[in-house]
Amino acid sequence: MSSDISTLTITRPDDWHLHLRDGEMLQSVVADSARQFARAIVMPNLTPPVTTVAAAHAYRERILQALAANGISGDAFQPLMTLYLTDNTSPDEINRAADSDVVFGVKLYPAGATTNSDAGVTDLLGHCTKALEAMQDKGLPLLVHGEVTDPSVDIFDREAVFIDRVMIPLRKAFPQLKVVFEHLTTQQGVEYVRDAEGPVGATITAHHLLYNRNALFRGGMRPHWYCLPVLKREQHRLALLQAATSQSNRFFLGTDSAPHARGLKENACGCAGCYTALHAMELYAMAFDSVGKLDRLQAFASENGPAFYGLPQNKGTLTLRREGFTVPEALPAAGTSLVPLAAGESLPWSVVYG
Ligand SMILES: NC(=O)N[C@@H](CC(=O)O)C(=O)O
Ligand SMILES: [Zn+2]
Ligand SMILES: [Zn+2]
Repeated sequence: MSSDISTLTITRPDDWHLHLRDGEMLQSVVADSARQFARAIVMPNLTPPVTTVAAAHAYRERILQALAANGISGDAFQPLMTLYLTDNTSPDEINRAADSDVVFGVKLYPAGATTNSDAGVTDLLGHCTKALEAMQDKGLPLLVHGEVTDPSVDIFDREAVFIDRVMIPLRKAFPQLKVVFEHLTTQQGVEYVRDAEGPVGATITAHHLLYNRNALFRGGMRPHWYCLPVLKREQHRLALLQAATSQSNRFFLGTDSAPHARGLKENACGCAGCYTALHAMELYAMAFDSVGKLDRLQAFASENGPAFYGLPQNKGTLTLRREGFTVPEALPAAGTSLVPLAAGESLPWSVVYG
């Protein structure tokens, strides 16, 4: 179904869900995002997590330093910082965040749901109502890792169950709270976001648009396809692809690029997270082209996110060309290596770098 267009130029895109890490890994990965995106919402799940505006400021400075060390100016790539919500986040901290010009969202990690989430929230409506009220008042979005952590719930159902147990009660209590359902992975999630009343949006990763759960087991166990929320059945991939390429402005680009050193992925208990910052737009173009919807990429990648966050669109452009891009087998990173998603494969589109 793919079209015969051979080049595509869109407004410069943004990544509304990104893990940049810290220290040496930050130095190694930040240029990949800056090459393709003008801005990114930077996730706060460091160790220790970024729970205060002061910590967000300091982390932002380290990102700007890492950009400079990679020869990238502060104007070329803007990190949009987030706070990590805990049971103890005060409304004062939320107000400081909303009044700052560096924090653009507050991230909810249900305690234990994913990488570095041990300090996360144990009971959202029990412990966080004052903070949520302040966020609603100030228009500061809540960014949600939408999975329950109840070990009795099947891992493939944790997003759908989260909608009933957490999302619906949350939005009933705070109907004007801006909420981003991060890295959406299911048909139930798509239907919820599409139909909900009030200010709700969702990010979708390239890997959830391109792959279903078979990718985890193709010819053996493939740790580099393991992320959370885990890849789902084909029916869910198709629902996500339909949503991303639809006329709805509620769905926008968030890579969830999540670097883990090779040895932590290829491990008896491998970490969750796929590295896609290197070739994010190549992957998204491939997904949109697979259903003949390249004309919808601009809205998804460059318009819907800024509109949701109340930010202007970027001024520059990004051009993709129908020319094979071979994904490297590994990248040097943090004194070790990093294996990008789809390593060694050839993708049909490449970003043209000026
Ligand atoms: N997506 C992942 O599988 N991992 C992310 C955490 C997250 O976004 O849940 C990470 O920080 O490694
Ligand atoms: Zn997450
Ligand atoms: Zn993430």
